[in-house]
Amino acid sequence: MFPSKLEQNKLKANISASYNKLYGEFSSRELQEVGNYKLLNVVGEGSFGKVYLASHRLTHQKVVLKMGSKNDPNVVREVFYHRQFDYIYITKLYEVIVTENHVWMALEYCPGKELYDYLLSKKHLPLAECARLFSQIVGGVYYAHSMKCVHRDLKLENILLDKKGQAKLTDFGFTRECATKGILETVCGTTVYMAPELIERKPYEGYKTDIWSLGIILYTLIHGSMPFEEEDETRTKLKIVNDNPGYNRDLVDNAGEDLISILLNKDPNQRPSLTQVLQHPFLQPYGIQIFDKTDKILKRQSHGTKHFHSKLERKLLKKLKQSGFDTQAIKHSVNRKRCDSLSGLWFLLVEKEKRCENLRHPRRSRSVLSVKKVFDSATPSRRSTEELKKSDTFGKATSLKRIMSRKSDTASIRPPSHVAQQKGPKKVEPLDGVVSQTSSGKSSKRPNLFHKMTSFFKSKKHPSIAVDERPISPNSGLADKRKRNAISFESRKNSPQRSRTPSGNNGNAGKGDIIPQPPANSNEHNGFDILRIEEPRLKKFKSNTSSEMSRQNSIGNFDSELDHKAIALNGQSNYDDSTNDISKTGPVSILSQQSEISNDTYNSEYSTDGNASNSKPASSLSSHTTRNGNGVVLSPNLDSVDSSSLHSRANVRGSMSIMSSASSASEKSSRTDSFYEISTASSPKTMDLRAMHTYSNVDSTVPRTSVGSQWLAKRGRSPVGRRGRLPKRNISRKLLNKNTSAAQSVIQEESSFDDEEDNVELPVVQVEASGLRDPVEAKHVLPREPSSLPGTTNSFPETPPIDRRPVLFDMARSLSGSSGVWSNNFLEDRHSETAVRASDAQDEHSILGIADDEDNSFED
Ligand SMILES: Nc1ncnc2c1ncn2[C@@H]1O[C@H](COP(=O)(O)OP(=O)(O)OP(=O)(O)O)[C@@H](O)[C@H]1O
Repeated sequence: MFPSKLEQNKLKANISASYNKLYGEFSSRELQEVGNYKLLNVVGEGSFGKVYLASHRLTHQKVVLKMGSKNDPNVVREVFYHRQFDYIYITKLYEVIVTENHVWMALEYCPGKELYDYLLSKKHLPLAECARLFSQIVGGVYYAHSMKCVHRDLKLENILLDKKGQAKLTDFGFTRECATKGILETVCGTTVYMAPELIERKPYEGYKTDIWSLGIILYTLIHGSMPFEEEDETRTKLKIVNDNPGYNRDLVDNAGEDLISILLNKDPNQRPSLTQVLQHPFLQPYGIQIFDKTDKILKRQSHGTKHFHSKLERKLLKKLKQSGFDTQAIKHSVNRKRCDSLSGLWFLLVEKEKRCENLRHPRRSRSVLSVKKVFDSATPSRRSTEELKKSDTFGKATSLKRIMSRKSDTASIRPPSHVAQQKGPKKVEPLDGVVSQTSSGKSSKRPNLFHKMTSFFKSKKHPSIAVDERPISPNSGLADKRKRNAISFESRKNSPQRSRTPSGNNGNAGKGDIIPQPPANSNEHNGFDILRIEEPRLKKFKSNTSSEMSRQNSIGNFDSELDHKAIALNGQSNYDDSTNDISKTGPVSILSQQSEISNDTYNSEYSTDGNASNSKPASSLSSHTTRNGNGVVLSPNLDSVDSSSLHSRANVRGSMSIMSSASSASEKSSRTDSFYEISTASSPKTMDLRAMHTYSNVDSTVPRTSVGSQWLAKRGRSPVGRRGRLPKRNISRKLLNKNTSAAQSVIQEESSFDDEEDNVELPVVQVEASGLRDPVEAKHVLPREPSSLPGTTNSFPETPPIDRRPVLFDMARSLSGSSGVWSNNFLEDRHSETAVRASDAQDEHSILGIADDEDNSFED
């Protein structure tokens, strides 16, 4: 029967509503989904675009989606290297989605954000926490170095904190491999983290510059300020080259100072290897643990026993098979590091399974933790006694006998005696962030279980001690984010150091302070803190542009002629300086437009063909008069720090990465490399930049972002963004006939192996097993010769003399077919090594005692 008029109208309305809804979705400017991911909210902003928190539709796992331009070689570089890494202290890249214009990276979500922000909120970190976090950072770098990759932009902003508070290395946009080239020329990184040899525009060993940056990071974590940092960038550079850092003896102990000083050795050859760093007393016990675990992981990965071997993974694979999934395809994707939807699904499923497993079978350590948590909350400052009485958990889990019989976490990771012997504020309590401030402003151990219990019972007796209501002024909620970041908890009685507050009035509330109202009966031990807002000491470096690098050229070499040339050429180019808009021309045109600038400024400095250098020698640095102007960063506020000490005048600032146009011909030639393949929506050809553009052999000096510093300014993300530095990032592929490194690990060149049978498992990393030491032995032998270990190429102190004759490097390179040559030779090497290895693999596997169900991850 034909529907009535009313029904017809209803139907019409329904159809048009759903049509409009669909149309609305299509035409919506707001992205809601990318691939299998549902966008939830923005968690950050990268140089190119927003960074989203997203949820995987099938597994409901949270990831971060970072967008990049498809035309940006840096993005290709980042993906290419990042996907090779599978390590606990490096953010995991699950999947890469290529759309028409963009590349989306699905990354492990690190809710702790950047280490920079964390440090900012803490002012400076207790030594124990520094040791823990720094060991993890070094672990990440050690892993990358063992894979023959250098990061080249290590800084606080590129270290994220995951939900467990573990440090994770990220942002591999400047990374390059060093398997084919030991000595690099391209100046890249962030000025304040740059090694002197980079500042001086000397050819440099990538590993060693990373080690320097680690020294800067450690110094900054401990001091809350940077070792070499001035208002003027030129002065900063002068300091880096000429000065030694100053140490605040209230904050750093002997071991810490020793480690910083060897990391920040001006002579790159005198810097320690990462093996030595991890074994340094300051980092114990974390360093050794991480070293051992990392070596295990590297060995396992080198044998291709990385995936599908654990019990959990096998079970999961079986389930997927039963559900009709093509498990062969999944295996293929994962083993080839394709970073496509299949491998993304796999990794996220594995993570989900692991989490479920942990929930089903909590480890013993977890129960200890939960007991600890109860007692944490039993401390008066956290929960009221009434709440605790009601707490079921407390009633069930904390019989005195049981608790006292448990070994506390603290005991299990007691610092070495040398650390324990330190006096006062240098005492180390190696639990995560557990060093509290006493009323004297000094770090002190957080109370152990016994103390917590005592204070709990005390608080029952004298409930007035419970200071649940921290005296925060009513306007504290209105404090803007900057100030909130700068909130520091200070003890009631300020220490001499802490009394140097911005107001400098020794306890009187200064401008911006929240007026403290300590309870009358508070005492030193009840954990009462005064919430104080100060002018932040830490400052993010505002954008430092690559054009500035060009204009400033090498430190001490402000050649006005070059400067003018660069500016003139900038004027010629289509690049609109005033608007920072390069979108009209795109990176390719910029590249070609900028070629002369590059040649004039950087390339001649140390090009591999031996051109005369434009740069003045390093020795001129000390006598050079500095110049204001380009790259000037506003002076940080220097309140709350001791003006007499060198270090306290410096402040951490957000830092902008730079890649100079100083590429040598060899690095430039790498633009023609064609080994990138991202197997997702786009064909490899789409990603093959050579197919899209013919790059000139030059680097750009296009500014990446505008200059101008503000307190807590986020790194500049001008419209230029990454694209500004886009043309500056090049990589070199070059075959070295001899490999001086003890470790033989190299990055997998996927294109070289793509045609092989699925079941032929070539190791992703090849690590010379003989070079690896017995992990047990490691615990007893300190320090150890590093040269035989992975990641210790040319390592201190047995660094083989570096052949700096540039012409040799050129000889091995074919500009047109470099990647082919590289791949072929490399392939041969690999085949021969694989053959030898195959016979040893089984033995080594059993020697290592790698359990089948062991996974790669580990917890500290
Ligand atoms: N895995 C992650 N988990 C949580 N937040 C993240 C993650 N990755 C990035 N972010 C957030 O996004 C911001 C920008 O990311 P990121 O620095 O990697 O972008 P970028 O384009 O590389 O920027 P830049 O080139 O300036 O370093 C970070 O500051 C951080 O807050």
